[in-house]
Amino acid sequence: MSEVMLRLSGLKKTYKKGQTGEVTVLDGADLELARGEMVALVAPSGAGKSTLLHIAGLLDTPDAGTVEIGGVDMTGLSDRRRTVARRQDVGFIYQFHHLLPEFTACENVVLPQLADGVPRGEALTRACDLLARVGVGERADHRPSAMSGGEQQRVAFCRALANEPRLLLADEPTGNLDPATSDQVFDTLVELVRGTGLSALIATHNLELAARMDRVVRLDQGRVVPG
Ligand SMILES: Nc1ncnc2c1ncn2[C@@H]1O[C@H](COP(=O)(O)OP(=O)(O)OP(=O)(O)O)[C@@H](O)[C@H]1O
Repeated sequence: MSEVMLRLSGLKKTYKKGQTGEVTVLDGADLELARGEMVALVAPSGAGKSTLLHIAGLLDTPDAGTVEIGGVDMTGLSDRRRTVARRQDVGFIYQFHHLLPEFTACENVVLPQLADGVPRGEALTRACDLLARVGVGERADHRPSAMSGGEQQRVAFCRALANEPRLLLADEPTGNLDPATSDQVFDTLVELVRGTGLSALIATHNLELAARMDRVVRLDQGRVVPG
């Protein structure tokens, strides 16, 4: 049997709405991702994709249920250990790049590695290699504001992969780009993930892009169901 890289079991999450109301977004959500598997998460706006990704990426905690990454239950970890696990095991990509504006593309990819204790020379080599792989090697010394939206997002992919995570989570990773650029940048993401053997869960509204994944799942009334 293939190794399970991410296992979400019985996740529940309810938010308060206003003074008295509440909205249940996840209601017993289960999902398993095998090593190297790429899965698309498709659901209408407001169905809870971001909530599921944030919980899987240890950015938020569920009201009930567990998150296992690489066979380790992350649910009961202290804040400090969760932060370390998040930095080492999970790469997260948002719809908007969220690069640090005052740093160059290269520095944006180097910084998370330094935070993880990687020596500067090694971090630089890895950053250059990643940037070249996604086709922005020539732009390494530019700040994000001097790059196109597609280039910025490619740099964000490199930053997410900088610490060699085991799991990649992406929330509408090309949702901010025009359709032609979105296609190209999505191709780059797929190549990058396939080349590293990562497991990836990618939320997208785009059914054509979703069809390129190994599997599609949907969120339906707080549960994960086949797409
Ligand atoms: N911190 C919060 N407090 C209260 N309600 C929240 C909070 N975060 C999300 N919600 C609500 O939970 C529901 C699911 O939100 P979520 O962002 O997970 O959906 P989504 O599927 O990612 O939507 P989109 O595609 O528009 O980003 C929405 O109704 C949202 O208003």
